[in-house]
Amino acid sequence: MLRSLRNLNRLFTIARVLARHDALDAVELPLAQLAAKALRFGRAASRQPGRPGQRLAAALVELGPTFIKLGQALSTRADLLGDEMAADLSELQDRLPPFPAIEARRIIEEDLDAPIEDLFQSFDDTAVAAASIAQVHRAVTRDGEQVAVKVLRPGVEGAFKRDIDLLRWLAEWAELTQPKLRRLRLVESVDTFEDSIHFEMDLRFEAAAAAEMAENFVGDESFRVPAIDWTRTARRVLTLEWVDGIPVDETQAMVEAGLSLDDILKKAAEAFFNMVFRDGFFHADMHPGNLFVDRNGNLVAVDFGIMGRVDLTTRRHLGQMLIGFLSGDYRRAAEVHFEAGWVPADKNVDTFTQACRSIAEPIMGKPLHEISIAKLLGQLFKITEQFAMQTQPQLLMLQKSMLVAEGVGRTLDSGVNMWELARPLIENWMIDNLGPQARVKETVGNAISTLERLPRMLAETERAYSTLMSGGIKLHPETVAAMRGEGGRRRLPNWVPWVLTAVLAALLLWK
Ligand SMILES: Nc1ncnc2c1ncn2[C@@H]1O[C@H](COP(=O)(O)OP(=O)(O)OP(=O)(O)O)[C@@H](O)[C@H]1O
Repeated sequence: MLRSLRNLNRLFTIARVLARHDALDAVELPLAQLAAKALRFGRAASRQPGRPGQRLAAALVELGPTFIKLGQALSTRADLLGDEMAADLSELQDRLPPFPAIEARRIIEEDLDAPIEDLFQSFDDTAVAAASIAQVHRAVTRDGEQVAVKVLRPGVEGAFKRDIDLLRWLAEWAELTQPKLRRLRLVESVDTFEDSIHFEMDLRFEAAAAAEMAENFVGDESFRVPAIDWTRTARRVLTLEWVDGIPVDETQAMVEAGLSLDDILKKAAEAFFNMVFRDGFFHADMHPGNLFVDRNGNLVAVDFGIMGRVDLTTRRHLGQMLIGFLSGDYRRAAEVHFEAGWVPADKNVDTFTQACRSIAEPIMGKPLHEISIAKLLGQLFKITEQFAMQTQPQLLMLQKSMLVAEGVGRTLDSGVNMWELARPLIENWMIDNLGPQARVKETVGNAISTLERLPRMLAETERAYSTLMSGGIKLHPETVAAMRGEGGRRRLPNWVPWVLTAVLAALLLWK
């Protein structure tokens, strides 16, 4: 009850802010439309300038950190919001006025348990940058090292907890009252969103991500991660080596420094595809403000708050799918979706092949430098929705990161195709990971791990058997309906009930 009242109160504030920015219309939910009308009632209809997405972005900034992050997360969902709104939200700048340096100093002293003078020789009170979750100060340590000190925004954790509770409450309510929204798995999406922000709120996680990425690139001079100062790092404070570089979009400055843009571009493409395919661990926020070029023309990345992971199986599927698209083998590109289980098996592979061709031909038919793999993936995710493809948050994140990486590539050379640059890398990776040798290695590995798991599997069978014997298993009504082929769920093949019955009978007789 208290929760409902608190959330209703916050909802009212949110509705007012959205209405002030004329952004309620952008939220395509019946309740929002109703609120829009109610709040406009009695006021002269005054229209704010800009597109609905731009007005929504302005409202989200006013609503604070959680909503800025929510807007950024939603910007990957063109499948839900449409291209224009998603593009407008992706412009959402994560910039806020800095909080006072005295607060930053207090947090540092509390978390590192030492007076600031003992930690740093000098500490610049003017923040280098301030965003919704943290701000960065420049400092020099007692040992004379130039460092960047990232400090969590005061009060951000409490505000986040309150807003997440509201979002979950809304998601539960929407799923309960709007069955057609269930496919979107709103509550689960709120959980995923909470997890990702949760990581961002503990700067030790960011430090760990930076260290992991540094390890992945050991021995590769072309891409570097600043060193972490773990002694000056805690939950709300992250200290890392200061990067003296040129932001990657300042092409004029790079040329003046005698650096080759072609070289930098090649390094950027290689680094990105190595992250995705070789390591399955990628920087998901590599905008030009977070990517520098040092005096030797090597790349240095900062900000490891948002990272993406793709497991080996997904990477293999992704690679096969891309090769399918790039070689015009749409049947293969379509089949991969079924093999990966992204599209349910009861969908028609021919129709899906046709759908793949319909989105790929207009993109792949363009001049090489205009081909965008990120756009292709974006279109693909939109179309797969019609084939009941389950949303894959990691793939959406990857698609957005690819879009940013391609943007960086085009800033360096408007005539480039990042894919062509990285293609040899991906093809080699595919040969290493999908060739006959890799298959043998994998099969042997699987066999060994099955053997290792055998005792546990037997124990589980035993447990399942005794549960059955004590009458402990009851089928959920939805499962029964699905087995009967009701409710639009996937129909199980006819032989399944017979096999199940036979197995049960065998177990009973065996006893
Ligand atoms: N080690 C560093 N050396 C030099 N500049 C840095 C360093 N770390 C961060 N910065 C600067 O501070 C800015 C903000 O840092 P960071 O991106 O880590 O914070 P953030 O709060 O996640 O911001 P955003 O989400 O907008 O990227 C960076 O874009 C960069 O310009």
